[in-house]
Amino acid sequence: MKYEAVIGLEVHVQIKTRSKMFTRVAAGYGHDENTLTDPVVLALPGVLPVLNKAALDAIIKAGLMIGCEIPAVCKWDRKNYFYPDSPKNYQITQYDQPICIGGHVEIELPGPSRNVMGEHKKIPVTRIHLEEDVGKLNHGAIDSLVDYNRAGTPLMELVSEPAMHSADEAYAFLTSLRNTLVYGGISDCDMEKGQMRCDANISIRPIGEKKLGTKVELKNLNSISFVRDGIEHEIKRQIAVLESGGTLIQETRDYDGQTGASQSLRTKEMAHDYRYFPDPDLMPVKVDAEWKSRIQSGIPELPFDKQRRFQEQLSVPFTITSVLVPDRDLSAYFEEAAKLAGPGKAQAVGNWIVNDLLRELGASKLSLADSKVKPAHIAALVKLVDAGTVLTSAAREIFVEMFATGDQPDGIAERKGLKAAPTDAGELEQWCRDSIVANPKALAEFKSGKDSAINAFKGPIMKAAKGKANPKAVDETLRKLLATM
Ligand SMILES: Nc1ncnc2c1ncn2[C@@H]1O[C@H](COP(=O)(O)OP(=O)(O)OP(=O)(O)O)[C@@H](O)[C@H]1O
Ligand SMILES: [Mg+2]
Ligand SMILES: [Mg+2]
Repeated sequence: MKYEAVIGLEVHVQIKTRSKMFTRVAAGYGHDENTLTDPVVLALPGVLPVLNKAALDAIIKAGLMIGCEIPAVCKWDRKNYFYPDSPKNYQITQYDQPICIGGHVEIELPGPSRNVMGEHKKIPVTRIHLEEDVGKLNHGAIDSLVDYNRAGTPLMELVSEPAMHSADEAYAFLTSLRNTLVYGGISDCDMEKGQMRCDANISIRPIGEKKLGTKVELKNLNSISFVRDGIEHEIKRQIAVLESGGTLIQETRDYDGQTGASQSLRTKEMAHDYRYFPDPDLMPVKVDAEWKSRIQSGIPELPFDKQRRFQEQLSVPFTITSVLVPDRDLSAYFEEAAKLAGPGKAQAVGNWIVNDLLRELGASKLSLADSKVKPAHIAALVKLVDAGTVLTSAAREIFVEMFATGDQPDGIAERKGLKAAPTDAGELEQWCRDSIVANPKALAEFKSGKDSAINAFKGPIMKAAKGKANPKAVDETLRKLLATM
């Protein structure tokens, strides 16, 4: 039998705020254990939670970026469970009235090759709500120590519809969501630091079947690649169970990204009863039109919209946009350089950034902000090449020097003798004439309308000029002569 996989994701993302969700103590990563705590985080008797408005702003922003509806009122609930990572014995979350409903994440599937853009799809989102993160248990040989630094950090949970059908789609979903949230400044989404975490719900059903199959929830998928591997592994496991005549049970499984194996953590019968109820210490929150429009006005262009604009309006190919666009700062750098370079030069600018600038930054382990090469340098270099003042090969050398010194390209070209020699017009005309006469075939082709035949004359001219002739002057002189022949 042929099966179809059905996948829904639950994604937890830490919101980048200065303080925690319900108290003013700082939120942060990498501090000494239990230094980011206070009576509220530790749930000492008599404390009351106070909402962090910046966290609400961030979630509303995330929701508006992916087209969610923001209901007029959302409320807070207690999810009760007993575990040492939560000193209160409950987590404050949103149960039946979350802050965002609906929306979708646009995804891009892998193309037929790396140079070709793949299919785009919109994956529907069920909801986004806000809750507080829990502490962390550090397991030693004989005991476990608890660190409450993470406890109380604002955490968004985005739940997707069961609408993905392959591990690739889930991978694309997480990549796109991460790019979007980073663009919005909502989170850095660093999975290694636990800023983004994902549970994957997976079921299979015979192709054509409408009813959903029994779902298995995979936990502890701590990189986007592990999510993809884990889902692939789980789909195969489920098919094998059914093919061998077994039945699937609803359970939570733990996937080990290192070994590629999974094991059952708990089944449905053992599922927690969280006894949700409205938190009596927190009022529901009204989100009015003014609040929404204030957030709406600060929303950046989405990554895929930016990519389409670069491709369609600036004629920059996918191979370049796919490198630029995931990085908001790099995209802004590119746009500034393209603007300075003038119309029609965006592709050349993109090439310098994606090939030369990124190579030099990588080799020197510098960040874009540290680069001595600014957008104006790139634009100036593109103009020099375009005017024929320097040849492309010389421009590469200039770039490396520019990166090391931050000097302007024109000065470097001058200093290093890299400018195309100002050729004597009479001499150039003679070389052009010689080259045309030596290649009657190309001449005939050119005259019959094949414009590109002109290129056949250029090699010998450059050779005669020892590579230093101005390509623009060569082209112009050739055309002038050819017009008379
Ligand atoms: N049969 C199914 N096959 C695959 N995915 C499913 C199926 N049924 C539901 N899902 C997905 O499972 C997820 C359920 O997440 P949700 O947070 O609503 O509930 P939960 O996992 O029971 O709760 P908790 O937050 O406590 O883990 C959603 O992403 C949904 O799309
Ligand atoms: Mg959930
Ligand atoms: Mg779940």
